[in-house]
Amino acid sequence: MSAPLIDVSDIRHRYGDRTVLSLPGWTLEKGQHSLLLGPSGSGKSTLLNILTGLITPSEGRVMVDGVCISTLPPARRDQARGQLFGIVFQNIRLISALTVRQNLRLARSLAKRSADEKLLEDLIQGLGIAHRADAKPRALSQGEAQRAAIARAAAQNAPILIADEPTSALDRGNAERAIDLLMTVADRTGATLIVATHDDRIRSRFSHVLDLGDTDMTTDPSDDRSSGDIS
Ligand SMILES: Nc1ncnc2c1ncn2[C@@H]1O[C@H](COP(=O)(O)OP(=O)(O)OP(=O)(O)O)[C@@H](O)[C@H]1O
Repeated sequence: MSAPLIDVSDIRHRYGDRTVLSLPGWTLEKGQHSLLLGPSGSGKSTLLNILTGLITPSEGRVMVDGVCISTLPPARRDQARGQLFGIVFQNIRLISALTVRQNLRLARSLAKRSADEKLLEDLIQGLGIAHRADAKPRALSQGEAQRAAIARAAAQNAPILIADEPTSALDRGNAERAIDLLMTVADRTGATLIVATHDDRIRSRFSHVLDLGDTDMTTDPSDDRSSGDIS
């Protein structure tokens, strides 16, 4: 059997003497979809930042596609992040001076992928934003901007697609649609999908859930209670 795409072992993260994340183990296979669930402050962003190499865990190891990202030199780490992860940010972050299509092209080129107008067109069509492809972000509705952000992350063709709180501002119907889109796009590119959220409404959509809310954090770093309920 091949190694998991993501392999987290025994990580803890502390800010000062306060442990905010303690996770004995978490693995994700290629193409698997996972929900990272937990209330505000439970450590979701901390875990995503560790996964993507933006912060180094106080203890433990994270392997992504066979690479221990936190031990790479900074320039290699940035490059690995761009190639391994497509990220849909909560606050969308499209570049306002560029059209939707230009945003997708730029994301692809920053991820060092060769130009692929056909893939971009497929994503634009598939996400229902063809009529807005040449519009600037400020002219988009919230829903269109969100779909453009999903298209941009998918345009990178990264093996891992991360969405940070993609549904928190949406009603139930639109939340379901956003999850459908993310799953469809991830399946189309063969990507592993990680959705981080406090939105319990979408729990049933995922067979693999890492619940950071079942955690009782400790300020004692020597305490080795495990946390993170994987169902
Ligand atoms: N740079 C930092 N310095 C000190 N404490 C921090 C720092 N970043 C986060 N924390 C604390 O760590 C805990 C986990 O924060 P984190 O942002 O990972 O949670 P979260 O689950 O993503 O929350 P939210 O859903 O509100 O974004 C929180 O108590 C937070 O206040």
